[in-house]
Amino acid sequence: MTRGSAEPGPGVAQRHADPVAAAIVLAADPPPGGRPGALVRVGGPTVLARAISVLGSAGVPRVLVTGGPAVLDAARRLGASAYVPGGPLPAGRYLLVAGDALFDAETVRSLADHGGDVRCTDAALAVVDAATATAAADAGSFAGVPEGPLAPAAGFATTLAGPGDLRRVRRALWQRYGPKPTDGLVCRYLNRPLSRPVTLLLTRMRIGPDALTLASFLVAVAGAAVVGFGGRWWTMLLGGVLIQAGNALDGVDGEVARIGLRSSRRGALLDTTLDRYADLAVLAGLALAAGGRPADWIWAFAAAAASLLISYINAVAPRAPQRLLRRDVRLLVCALAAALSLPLWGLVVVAVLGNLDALRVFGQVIRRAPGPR
Ligand SMILES: Nc1ccn([C@@H]2O[C@H](COP(=O)(O)OP(=O)(O)O[C@@H]3[C@@H](O)[C@H](O)[C@@H](O)[C@H](O)[C@@H]3O)[C@@H](O)[C@H]2O)c(=O)n1
Ligand SMILES: O=P([O-])([O-])O[C@@H]1[C@@H](O)[C@H](O)[C@@H](O)[C@H](O)[C@@H]1O
Repeated sequence: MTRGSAEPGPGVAQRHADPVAAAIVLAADPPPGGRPGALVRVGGPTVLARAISVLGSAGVPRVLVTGGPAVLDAARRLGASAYVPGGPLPAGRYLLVAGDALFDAETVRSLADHGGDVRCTDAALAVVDAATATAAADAGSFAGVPEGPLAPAAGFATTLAGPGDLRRVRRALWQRYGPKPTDGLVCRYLNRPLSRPVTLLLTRMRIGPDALTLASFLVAVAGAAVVGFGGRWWTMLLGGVLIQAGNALDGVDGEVARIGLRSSRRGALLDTTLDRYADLAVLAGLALAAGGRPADWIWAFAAAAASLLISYINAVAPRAPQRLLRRDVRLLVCALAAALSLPLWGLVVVAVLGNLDALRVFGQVIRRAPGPR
């Protein structure tokens, strides 16, 4: 069973408890001729790499791994340590992790915060005492771990049930890491459904998120050029389709980055910077398609000001009130205006509604900002 949400789920009651001393990943030896579940790649990293990365981000101080030579070699390369059989482990609480379990930090923290022993109902994860942990680590198996008390995963947790289960797990990972809680309506109900199949395909390849950021930028700019220089009704339609494709594809880089645990500050900066240039290119394309007269460029300038200011608000006041003309909406408006051969209307809508929206939000942000003492 899989549970997963971008927000903490019902989870176990958060109680103050002694932190876990370490996590022990019980990575079974591979089946004959097979590969241990821990070394199967899902969405980029191996299951073991995911576990070690998530455990670290959840604040688990140390990760021990049991398993065959290949697993232990991989674990050492990932910064974990091989469990030395024979114990006993020092007194304390330990998080046991099955080698084929996938989970998020929310689930780890929730289990660790649960007072006493607890076992997750959605994947083989359990917080146990030192004696139980020693026995399980020596056996390299979850078999002897008590069945209860039980608690659902507070966030995301599932188990990879063999190579045939990869498709389901990839989809579960997209569900957990693809959409962002801050997604706007167009993004959530139009763009994410469009980017999902592309992301699910790309996570099976070794394409980095930065390359995908550049690709979505180029698609949007290509759409702007076709709109601006095409001059025919069908080039306007094609350009509009490319602009919306670039809009939707702009979510693929982030989805691939989050699913592959490859999000980076550099990528975020590249993404937001190229978005600004793509936005300006699209507006320039519409101005050219409208005739390139002074009035067209004035509308384009006003639309560009709104576009940049709305994004700027997100940068300087991320907790500002919800902005209506966010990029997903603006690019959809531009795409529709191009496809319908109404380029000037696209500029007017973005300029008028965008500047009103920017002034509305800026007004609220400034009113809430502390003044001089
Ligand atoms: N090379 C990269 C690229 C991105 N990241 C990380 O991902 C986020 C960006 O997340 P995402 O790509 O999911 O969404 P984004 O903020 O780009 O918003 C787009 C809108 O621009 C677009 O209009 C809309 O249609 C689309 O659906 C999205 O909402 C980035 O901040 C990084 O944390 C990375 O690490 N490396
Ligand atoms: O929706 P919006 O705020 O105008 O523009 C957004 C930026 O604020 C954000 O930094 C970036 O990651 C998004 O891709 C999008 O470009």
